[in-house]
Amino acid sequence: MADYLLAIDQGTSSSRTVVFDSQAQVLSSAQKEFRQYYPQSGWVEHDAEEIWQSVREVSRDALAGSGLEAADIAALGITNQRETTIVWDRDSGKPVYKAIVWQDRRTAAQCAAMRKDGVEPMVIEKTGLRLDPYFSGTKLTWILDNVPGARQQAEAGKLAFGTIDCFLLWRLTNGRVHATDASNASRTLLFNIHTQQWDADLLKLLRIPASLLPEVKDCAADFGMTDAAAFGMQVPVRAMAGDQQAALVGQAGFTDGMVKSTYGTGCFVITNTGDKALASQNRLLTTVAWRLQGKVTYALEGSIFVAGSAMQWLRDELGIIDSAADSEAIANRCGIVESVHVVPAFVGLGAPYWDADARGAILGLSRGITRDDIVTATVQAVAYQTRDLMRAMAEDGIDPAVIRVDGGMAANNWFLQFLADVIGINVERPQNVESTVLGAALLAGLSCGLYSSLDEVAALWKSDALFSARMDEQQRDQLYAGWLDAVSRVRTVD
Ligand SMILES: Nc1ncnc2c1ncn2[C@@H]1O[C@H](COP(=O)(O)OP(=O)(O)O)[C@@H](O)[C@H]1O
Ligand SMILES: O=P(O)(O)OC[C@H](O)CO
Repeated sequence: MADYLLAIDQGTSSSRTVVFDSQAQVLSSAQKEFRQYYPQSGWVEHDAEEIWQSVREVSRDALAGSGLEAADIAALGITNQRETTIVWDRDSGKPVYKAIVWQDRRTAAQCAAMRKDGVEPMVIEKTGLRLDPYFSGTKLTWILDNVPGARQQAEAGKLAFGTIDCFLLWRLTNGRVHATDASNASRTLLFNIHTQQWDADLLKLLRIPASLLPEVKDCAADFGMTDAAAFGMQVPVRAMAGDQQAALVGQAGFTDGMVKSTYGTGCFVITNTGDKALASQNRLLTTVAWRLQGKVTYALEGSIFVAGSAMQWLRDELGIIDSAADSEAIANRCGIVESVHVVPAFVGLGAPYWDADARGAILGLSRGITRDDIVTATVQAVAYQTRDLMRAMAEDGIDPAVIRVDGGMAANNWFLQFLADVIGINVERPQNVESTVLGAALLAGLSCGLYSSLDEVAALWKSDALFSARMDEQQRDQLYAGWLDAVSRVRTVD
């Protein structure tokens, strides 16, 4: 019997595919980075064709590495960087423009103008999101308004819109299925999280023809078979979820109040709020954690745009470390840095500030400041930003005893200890820090009947290390006050 699971994680920096056995153990995996395009300040694009090629390549490599045949795969799950927007031609399958990445700020002025018009409360109420360039809606409007002929073609029903999950599914099924799932739909600014429908008022506000939109399914559902010629293998697609929601599944965050924080390109703290769509008083997002058998579980989310990518900046742009992992040894020998603060607002600030025009800064430089101080201060900034989110969550009544962490940067022990100290909450890392791709596999396993319940899935979660909060409160508050002062210097709005 086929009882292996294949999961694709199409992330911001890389695509990876992993083959799991039914005990959630990794049999093989393959990963490939792809190019980031920065055509203007604050703009970030991907080439959807490069993404598709990378997904095909890593999927083939992962399957070959496992020694299995496609027939051994019970189900495929897809998880993805969210919000990133693609519009393609329904006949040729070709994108009409590059993928506009979630980090892209090009629609900041449009969002500001709409806020001025007073429509934001309606948008927040329906979507749980904010009027920020982060989400897909204004990116889609931008493509329709700026790509020659796109709006007319869209109105004639010739184009399709999708986030990365949806575009991949289209390609995997050779254009047979145009569908997304409720967790990805909930990040578009077009989807009403209460009615679970595309919302006519939002489509009108953003001038988006409904014919562009995909069908919205549960996260564990039948998404069709992959096309052997297009993908190189024929397997059933049985799950789709946004990467941060998939990470909550991978972390077995199935109970109301459980919190996970993922440190990949960005950092995303998500709290399970059960069947309540909790409205934040502190500019956090209300979002769909997952929809299973038609039942929605909601989450409260804090999103930070730059986390692990700050390590890449140290490596690639400043050239002061050789690899992201070097940051750990450097911070270890340097120790906590108090005088310098790095504010990595390269693409503005996300929650709870929502300041699209803010840009980064290094503050507190004196002649004695070294490379090690800058590297350590950059690592520390990711922890301070998490405290910003945890503070906002606490004011919304979320008060966890422990948060579960994952993602590439969760490999860094120094960071995790500093994180626990600065947020004053214990931090726990699972054995498999790739919770995102694991979550996609587990959803696929649930969907195809390999697992019969969330309890069965939760039993597969295993702890690796617990980092206890041990810094005294005075030092913690003093360090954080320095961070707040640094952030206040780059903010452009209150
Ligand atoms: N040991 C480490 N210390 C700090 N950051 C790290 C470490 N290892 C990886 N990273 C960072 O983690 C990120 C990759 O994590 P990943 O979860 O694969 O991201 P994504 O899913 O966004 O592509 C990179 O930005 C990298 O800089
Ligand atoms: O690529 P990641 O893992 O940083 O995740 C990106 C998020 O989904 C953006 O909302």
